[in-house]
Amino acid sequence: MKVAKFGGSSVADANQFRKVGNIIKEDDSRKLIVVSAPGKRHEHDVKMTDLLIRLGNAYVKDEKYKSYLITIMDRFSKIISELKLSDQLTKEIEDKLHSIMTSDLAYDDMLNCFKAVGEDSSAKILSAYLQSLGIDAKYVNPKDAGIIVKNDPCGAQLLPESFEAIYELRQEKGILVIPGFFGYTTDGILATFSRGGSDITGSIIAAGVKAELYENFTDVDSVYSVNPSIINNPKEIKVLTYREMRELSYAGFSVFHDEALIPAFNAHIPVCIKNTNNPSAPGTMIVANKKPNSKCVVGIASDSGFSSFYISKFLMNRELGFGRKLFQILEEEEVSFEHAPSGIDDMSIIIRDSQLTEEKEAIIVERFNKELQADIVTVHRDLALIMIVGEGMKETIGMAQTATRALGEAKVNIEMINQGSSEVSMMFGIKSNDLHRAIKSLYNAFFE
Ligand SMILES: Nc1ncnc2c1ncn2[C@@H]1O[C@H](COP(=O)(O)OP(=O)(O)O)[C@@H](O)[C@H]1O
Ligand SMILES: N[C@@H](CC(=O)OP(=O)(O)O)C(=O)O
Repeated sequence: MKVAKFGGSSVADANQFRKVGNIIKEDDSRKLIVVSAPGKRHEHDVKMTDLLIRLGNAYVKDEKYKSYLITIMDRFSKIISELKLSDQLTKEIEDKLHSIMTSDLAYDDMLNCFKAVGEDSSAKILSAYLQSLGIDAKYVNPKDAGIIVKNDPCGAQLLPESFEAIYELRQEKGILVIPGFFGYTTDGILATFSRGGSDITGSIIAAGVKAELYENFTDVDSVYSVNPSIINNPKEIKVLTYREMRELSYAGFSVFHDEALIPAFNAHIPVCIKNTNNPSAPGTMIVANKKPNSKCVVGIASDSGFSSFYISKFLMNRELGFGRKLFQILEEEEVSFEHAPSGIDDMSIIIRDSQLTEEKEAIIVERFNKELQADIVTVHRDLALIMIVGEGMKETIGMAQTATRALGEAKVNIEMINQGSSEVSMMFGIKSNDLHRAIKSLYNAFFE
């Protein structure tokens, strides 16, 4: 039994739905299907989820929202009519949006309900389309599938008891089409995962039903060794370990959500990234172990939008409780950190920009100065992180040298290096402006 998840690009329009139908027809073992909301049809298009967020925000703030509603409904009704499905489906989606508007839900819960309409409608459309092809298929709501979550502003978290209920889906006849991206709390409140979270639903379902394979269909033939928008035609990756993929996804390989690896990894389910537009391509396999390879670097990921606090204090290393007090300040200010490389007398705390408003920054700097009695506290904005990833990197001599030489040749100043804790990656902090130059030079050094 396989679980197949189709991302936004795979359900962007009626033609993409037809390709999905063919892929499902082609293999009887594809029993559980997870879908995203319609994604971008071209570079400048807007994802359905973003349209729904705009609609939700405008509605709850009492601003003009009708134009968003029209755009959303036009898009769904075009897909539905081109697939020659009943108008009743369009009405059902519109009614759903109106029922959210007239509900007495709290602001955040209402916004989650709006966001979920994208995947919910995709699943309804796909199941109706499969039925129209004579396939025994049905829509299954995540609540009925057993996806029970804890709500969290940064994205819902699955409760482990869900797996038992999900396992029961094995008994169901025919193909089950489940919307990705959301679950329900024990109180029955709808909660969404973080952005890109339909990958998480797919992985949860695959782990729950103990699938033989979790296929993740997207719009590229494989995971590439670097983001294809930075390097033209980069090398394809055939096999990756869970650990490698998690590090790469975390650091910017948006093709697969980093949190989506955990359920599959814990349940030992292999994952295959495949292309809806070219399903015969073998794709990239993500597995627990792979044969050692002399070229141990598999990928170079990067992401911008980071800032760092630099804190220096003479004899920091001897001051009992310094780290605790520092992290307590961050916790009290509700700021989570990404990395914290440290030296004898200094420490850098890397934070995502989304966590750090200018107001927050000023408060934290003041508290670090006052409560930690720091000698120096500075803030560095516009940072980008680069993660060089590969099993066996730690045991291979010369990795750091190759990377630093490549960055040096590209005249990129290294703001921070972190190789300590992860066995499979090495991280560099640089200025965002230098990012493309740095990646090109690193790619040449490790792959050309
Ligand atoms: N290293 C990488 N390998 C492949 N694709 C990548 C990589 N890094 C970023 N991407 C981007 O990820 C996109 C696919 O992910 P996403 O847009 O989330 O797809 P979906 O619509 O299927 O959810 C690709 O089109 C590509 O631009
Ligand atoms: N539609 C949601 C969830 C998702 O996974 O989408 P996609 O498969 O297009 O990345 C989002 O845009 O965040």
